[in-house]
Amino acid sequence: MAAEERFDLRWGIMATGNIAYTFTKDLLSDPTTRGTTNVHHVVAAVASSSSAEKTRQFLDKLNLSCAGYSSYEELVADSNVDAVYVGTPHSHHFQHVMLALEEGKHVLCEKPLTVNANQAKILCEEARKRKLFLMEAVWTRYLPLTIDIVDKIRQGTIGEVLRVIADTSFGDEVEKTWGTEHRMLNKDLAGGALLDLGIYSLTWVFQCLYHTLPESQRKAPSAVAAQMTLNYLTGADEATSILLTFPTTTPNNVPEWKSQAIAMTNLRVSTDPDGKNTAGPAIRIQGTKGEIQVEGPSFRPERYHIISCSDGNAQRQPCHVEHLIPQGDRGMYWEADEVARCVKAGKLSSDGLPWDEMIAILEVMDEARRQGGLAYPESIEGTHYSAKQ
Ligand SMILES: NC(=O)C1=CN([C@@H]2O[C@H](COP(=O)(O)OP(=O)(O)OC[C@H]3O[C@@H](n4cnc5c(N)ncnc54)[C@H](OP(=O)(O)O)[C@@H]3O)[C@@H](O)[C@H]2O)C=CC1
Ligand SMILES: O=C1OC[C@@H](O)[C@H](O)[C@H]1O
Repeated sequence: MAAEERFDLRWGIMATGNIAYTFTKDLLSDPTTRGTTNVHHVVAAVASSSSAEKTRQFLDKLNLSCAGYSSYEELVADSNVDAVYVGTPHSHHFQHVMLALEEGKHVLCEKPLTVNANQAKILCEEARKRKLFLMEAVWTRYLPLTIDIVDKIRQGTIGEVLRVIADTSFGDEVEKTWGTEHRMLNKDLAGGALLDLGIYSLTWVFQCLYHTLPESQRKAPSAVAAQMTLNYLTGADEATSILLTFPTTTPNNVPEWKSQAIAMTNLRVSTDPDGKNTAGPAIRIQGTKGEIQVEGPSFRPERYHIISCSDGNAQRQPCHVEHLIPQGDRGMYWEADEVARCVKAGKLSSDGLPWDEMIAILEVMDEARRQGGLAYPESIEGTHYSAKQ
């Protein structure tokens, strides 16, 4: 059989901040070292909106000699760019993704895709209309370990999943670590623990109770109850807990069961205070035949255990996934590989995170913010696109 032809995706990097650097560094890693042979990544251009000097420093740090711009407009106009990676603050995702789509570029945008579900719906519609690929960069979904867990749930390894508990909490001295200006708690950048970290807890909840079902059976939660603690200085949430109920379709059509979930995030207490997982798993996926326990951090887990229960006996088995993330890499190339494969195949969305699921998660976050009293400025929440922002 002839080998599949390699596809090169040419990336434009929008922003030169912390995660744009990490993502680009991962892009430059040789795909064959992780067993990826059918796609390859080319960094074609980088742009900073603030200065040409920042772009130059970014390129120098990564030893890159591609095009460098001092505006996002120039980046999206570059005909050598196929796909744009958006690494700007939450507040600007709607505007920046639209800018790229309008110029005919495929887009991978950092999480959350937008501040609210309405903005996301508009972007998806735009991508659909223009036949462009669009994906929220929830990289966790594309890690081999995550895919392995989702497969195990689908195979029924722990039976019917009836409860998921997921935590993504940092345990920081908030005033010192984040202050009031950093994007983590700055309302003008749509900061807050929920949009920044809670999205990972919700990702696990949805992966287990929604994504694992056949498409026709996926249903949004029937109940959402949330509590938020708003930071006394900025008003963004520093802690959020959400209880969710999902309708569950049982295999034998017995009257409908319900699954419950708790998604948590907290900046002042930690999922893993000693960094050794002594406090227990970040994620517990509890089924009728056993439980999967995932060690944190939830966004980049490296180990999990399966506890199988039968006839009153429980067995704990550690699970190891080959690959995983070579030393020094972050592991963001798995999501980049997915983008390249999808673009190659002419797909508009990734099966790993279909648009309807992404929107359902954003709707839960909208509802949690409504209940918790967290609204961002209208200029950020709005759906008016202005090319100049
Ligand atoms: N997947 C993951 O693991 C992570 C994801 N993230 C996500 O990435 C995004 C960016 O986070 P991060 O890189 O940490 O943030 P940074 O503040 O480090 O970088 C953001 C960059 O966005 C650009 N930018 C454009 N407009 C603005 C503006 N008005 N204010 C500030 N910056 C602006 C700037 O780049 P320039 O001046 O070059 O234009 C800036 O450097 C967020 O969506 C966050 O949730 C963050 C951390 C980890
Ligand atoms: O997305 C994220 O994942 C990793 C965290 O360190 C970071 O703060 C967050 O934005």
